[in-house]
Amino acid sequence: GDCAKGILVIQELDFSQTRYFVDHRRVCVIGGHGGQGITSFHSEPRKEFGGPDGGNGGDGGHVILKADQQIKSLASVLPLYRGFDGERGRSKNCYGANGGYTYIKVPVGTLVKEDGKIVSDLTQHGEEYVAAYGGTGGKGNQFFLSNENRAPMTATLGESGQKRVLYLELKTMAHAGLVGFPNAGKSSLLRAISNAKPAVAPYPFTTLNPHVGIVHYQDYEQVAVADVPGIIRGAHLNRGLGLAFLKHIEHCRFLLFVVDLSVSEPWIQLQDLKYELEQYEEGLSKRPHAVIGNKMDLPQSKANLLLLKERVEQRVIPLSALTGDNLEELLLHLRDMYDAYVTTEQSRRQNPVKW
Ligand SMILES: Nc1nc2c(ncn2[C@@H]2O[C@H](COP(=O)(O)OP(=O)(O)OP(=O)(O)O)[C@@H](O)[C@H]2O)c(=O)[nH]1
Ligand SMILES: [Mg+2]
Repeated sequence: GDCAKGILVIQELDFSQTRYFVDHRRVCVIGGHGGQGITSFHSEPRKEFGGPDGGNGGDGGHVILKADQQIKSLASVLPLYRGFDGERGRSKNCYGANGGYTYIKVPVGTLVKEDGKIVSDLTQHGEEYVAAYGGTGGKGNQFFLSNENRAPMTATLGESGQKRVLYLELKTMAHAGLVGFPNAGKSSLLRAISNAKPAVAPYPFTTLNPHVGIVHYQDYEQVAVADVPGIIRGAHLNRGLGLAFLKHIEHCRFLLFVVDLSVSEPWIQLQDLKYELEQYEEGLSKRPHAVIGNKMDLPQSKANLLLLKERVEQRVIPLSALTGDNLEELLLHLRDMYDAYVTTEQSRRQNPVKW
């Protein structure tokens, strides 16, 4: 019931490395170098000549991407990973140890791309993708022993590891995305409903990076809401902060359009926002969404709200991020949208994204 949906506590995610959410990264991965094989001959006291006993080098370690539910953003991924080298072989037919694997933990839902093509899609907790294979170890001279050659001097070097440049992209950045023009009050709203503390200021483009805040409900469900930088007319042509942010929006499961009701003809804002989304990706403006009429505390807003309601089909939630008025309605509706998302995913036999 509604009681269970009451809002308990609210907190901001702590991304230890950065204050903001990172949903794409370029990463260079190099597998470990194979260890070198060696040339050596068996020696024992009083025995002048023994057979070849130079061992093989160990294989270089792989660099492996691993999906981990605990990881929520790509912020902790470094630009370069080099795998562990294999050890060189030793005498007495001792093989060098293989290099251990290097794991890069990434969030569930990470797409891996190379030259613009998708090479992997890590959708399950624990799923792995070998990003760079380690090089094979070299052969020691015992390997070259044959009837023709009883005393081979040859040993080979290890191979170098695979080297690749990959682009990681997070498919889901949050459940809900706040979409609106600069100054509409998106960051103020995120501050009001979560403990996230994105900067708020009376000028456009205050927010330059997305922030994610978590809304906790009493039954322990958590809904992640992203504050995306403002978009403007022509964003799909890369104006303003442009395309990068339309991409963030693409990665949200449902949208909250934030309209500034103190501005005349607020429905134009809504039309423009939907137009930009649609130009960027067909169907994006039709994702499940709600319309939020913000700044209800300002004098012109009441009249504008009535006009807006006449002109849009979907429900409009009037509120004030500043005074906190009517946030409850938004939070309950947010939960309804989240529940609908979970049900849809389950009916498609998909795992809904949990925070
Ligand atoms: N009166 C009033 N002012 C508000 C309300 N919400 C936000 N503001 C003010 O509007 C201005 C912009 O708010 P922000 O939250 O920074 O807006 P934003 O949409 O995040 O802006 P960008 O990050 O630039 O896209 C600030 O001066 C806020 O104090 C509200 O409900 N009422
Ligand atoms: Mg902002």
